[in-house]
Amino acid sequence: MTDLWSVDEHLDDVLGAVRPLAPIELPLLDADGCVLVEDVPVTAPLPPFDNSSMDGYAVRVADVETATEEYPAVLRVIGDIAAGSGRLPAVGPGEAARIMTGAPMPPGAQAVVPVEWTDGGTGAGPADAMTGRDHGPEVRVHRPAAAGAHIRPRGSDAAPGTVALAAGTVLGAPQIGLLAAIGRATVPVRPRPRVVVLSTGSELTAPGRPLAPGRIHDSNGFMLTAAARDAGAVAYRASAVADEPETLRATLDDQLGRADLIVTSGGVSVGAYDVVKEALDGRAEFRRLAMQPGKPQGFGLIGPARTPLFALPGNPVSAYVSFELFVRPALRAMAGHTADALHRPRTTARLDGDGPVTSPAGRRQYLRGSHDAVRGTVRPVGGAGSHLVAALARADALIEIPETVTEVAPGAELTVVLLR
Ligand SMILES: Nc1nc2c(c(=O)[nH]1)N[C@H]1C(S)=C(S)[C@@H](COP(=O)(O)OP(=O)(O)OC[C@H]3O[C@@H](n4cnc5c(N)ncnc54)[C@H](O)[C@@H]3O)O[C@H]1N2
Ligand code: MOO
Repeated sequence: MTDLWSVDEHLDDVLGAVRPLAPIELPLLDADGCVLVEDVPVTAPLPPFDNSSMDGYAVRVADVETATEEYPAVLRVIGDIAAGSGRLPAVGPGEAARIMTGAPMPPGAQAVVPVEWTDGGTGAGPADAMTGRDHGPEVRVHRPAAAGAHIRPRGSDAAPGTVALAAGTVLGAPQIGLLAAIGRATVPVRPRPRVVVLSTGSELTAPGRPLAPGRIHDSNGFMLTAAARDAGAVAYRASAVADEPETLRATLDDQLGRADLIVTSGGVSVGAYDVVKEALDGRAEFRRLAMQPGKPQGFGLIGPARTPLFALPGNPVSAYVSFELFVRPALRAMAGHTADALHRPRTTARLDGDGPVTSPAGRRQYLRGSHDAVRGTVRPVGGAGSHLVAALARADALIEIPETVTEVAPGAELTVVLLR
């Protein structure tokens, strides 16, 4: 019996072998979820001009200094300034300009009084909205306004010469909004890795097709493609390949050109038809890990571009757990995420359940679990069998049982990998 590799050794080897993808300039929406590779400077002030934060009237402070509802300041309305206005009337003493939220401040004005602090030009009591386009000739202002009141100064959000977003930032909706606001149409980022997922096994039939005797549906292909997308990749599922090394070799060579990373499942154990092992003999290394599920693993850098290839075990739970522990961090490293952001979050939780759980000596076990964040507990879902896809679908966590532990009693603290 050959020595087993530890989970950590395998992960170190995998992460030591993959490299971040070369950066490319992408349009903003294509860069969503990607990691920025350069600082993005602010080149023009944001907002670009002083503008109003309220619908109301642009006024001179001295004109409204003593204004009350009983003794309003009566100002001559000289015009209307909508957001986007290019021509601005100058506001002189005793004058006001109607102004809308986001509209540029006109010369001469020092503050904005919201329409609710005026009669809105109606001559009646306090207004609750601006009237239509036909404004009255004058407005009664009921309250004073300090200089700068309800004005958003030019450059107050982002000033030229500062950094809008630093290299290493992961772009999400607010960051993309900022980039658009400062006028950037494209940004240099690491692209999403392109992943091809390939199932192997002569027993596999695509979902939607009836099953002939002895056959099963290809669930790994769909599950792993979804997992790769969840990890931030652009992933495609190739049609399942039968247990013929030549066909698999040809399919892999064909897919290499369109993939930054390849994931296969099945055919890595000790069976007579372990096709991946046979097809990749000498091109990938096959190991047995001190882990359950996920004992047999293959990994290599193949083809002219030395494309990372993960040959995962065929049992569905083994394939999924292996993906989460090894492929997901590799994909995130390729996408430029930092070491602290490669893995699923982990926490500790107390084991909940009717009795103890057992684990084989010398193997790190990952049981499927249901995590209760409020109570700080985790409960096993289904058994340890690596074919149990229904239980996997009900789980939201992996319960990690260390290599040295063979039995865990309810109430014991364990590490939990959070899957959602
Ligand atoms: N004599 C031994 N037998 C096995 C060992 C061992 O050490 N000695 N290891 C077991 C472990 S652990 C695992 S894990 C599996 C790994 O086997 P393979 O990677 O070679 O996978 P297959 O034999 O092709 O399939 C295993 C199992 O999974 C089902 N499968 C495969 N692909 C898919 C798919 N795309 N969708 C759904 N289900 C799939 C397949 O039908 C088998 O039931 O080997 C153990 N055996
Ligand atoms: O290690 Mo296998 O991956 O348990 O089922």
